[in-house]
Amino acid sequence: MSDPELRIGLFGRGRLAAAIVEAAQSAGTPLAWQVGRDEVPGGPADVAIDASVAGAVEAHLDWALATGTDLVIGTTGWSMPGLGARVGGRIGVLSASNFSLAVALMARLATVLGRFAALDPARDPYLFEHHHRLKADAPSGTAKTLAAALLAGCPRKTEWTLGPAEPHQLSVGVLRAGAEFGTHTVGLDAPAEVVELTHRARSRAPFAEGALGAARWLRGRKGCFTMDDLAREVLDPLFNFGGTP
Ligand SMILES: NC(=O)C1=CN([C@@H]2O[C@H](COP(=O)(O)OP(=O)(O)OC[C@H]3O[C@@H](n4cnc5c(N)ncnc54)[C@H](O)[C@@H]3O)[C@@H](O)[C@H]2O)C=CC1
Ligand SMILES: O=C(O)C1=N[C@H](C(=O)O)C[C@H](O)C1
Repeated sequence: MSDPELRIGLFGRGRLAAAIVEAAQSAGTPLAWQVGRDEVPGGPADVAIDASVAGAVEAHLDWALATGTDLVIGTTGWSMPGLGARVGGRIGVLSASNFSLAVALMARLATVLGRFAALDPARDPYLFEHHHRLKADAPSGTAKTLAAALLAGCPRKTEWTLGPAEPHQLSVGVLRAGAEFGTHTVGLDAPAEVVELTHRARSRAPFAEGALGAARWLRGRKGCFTMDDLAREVLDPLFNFGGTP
């Protein structure tokens, strides 16, 4: 659904940003402005989307707070302790390592897979991701989100690690090659069987369309949010299997 009244600004001029520009044009709602490194936003916006680099996110948050602009952060590889206190109720901030609704679903299923692994120590969970060779961060932000979701369901696993894992660790595999838009697999290896769930993006369209959807959703909300907050309304009913309330 498009909202011609919503003015969206965009930080970034790279691959994701180009897909967002294209998606906005296709929806008939061109962006209010777009800036890259060392450029200054050329006017007001209701919501800005950050699709830049990890090192620029804090400055973009400062700008959003100073101008009272809501901010959707799609950039990965950054961390900001105290983000919630800093934002308070001043603006809305939605951080998403992945704007695809299907990945929000996968995060929930990763927790269920973790719970299933927790029932039997012979069920060994793992995570794997593949991205294009130019991606700056590893593991991907999505892999970290999925790892956290899986760990939340499996108490004997307390952290993730790249490559070989101790018994308390979740092994995460990373591949950087070619032009892959983003593939993530959560899996479980048991003595007699294997379970795998894979999300594979066929283009950057799901990220771009999800970013615009996140901007629309965030408008008028104050505080810090994630894709799970946005997805709740759609996903919660899918996890209702009947029975007593
Ligand atoms: N949340 C999601 O669904 C997705 C997130 N991403 C993330 O988005 C980020 C960007 O990815 P790509 O577009 O592939 O990278 P890219 O390298 O193609 O683009 C990065 C852009 O940021 C610009 N930039 C650098 N400093 C800046 C500054 N201070 N202000 C504004 N722009 C600045 C660069 O000039 C470049 O245009 C990455 O962190 C990536 O992981 C990518 C795809 C989907
Ligand atoms: O850099 C990318 O391309 C992507 N980055 C995001 C991530 O780090 O998870 C999302 C998607 O996988 C594509």
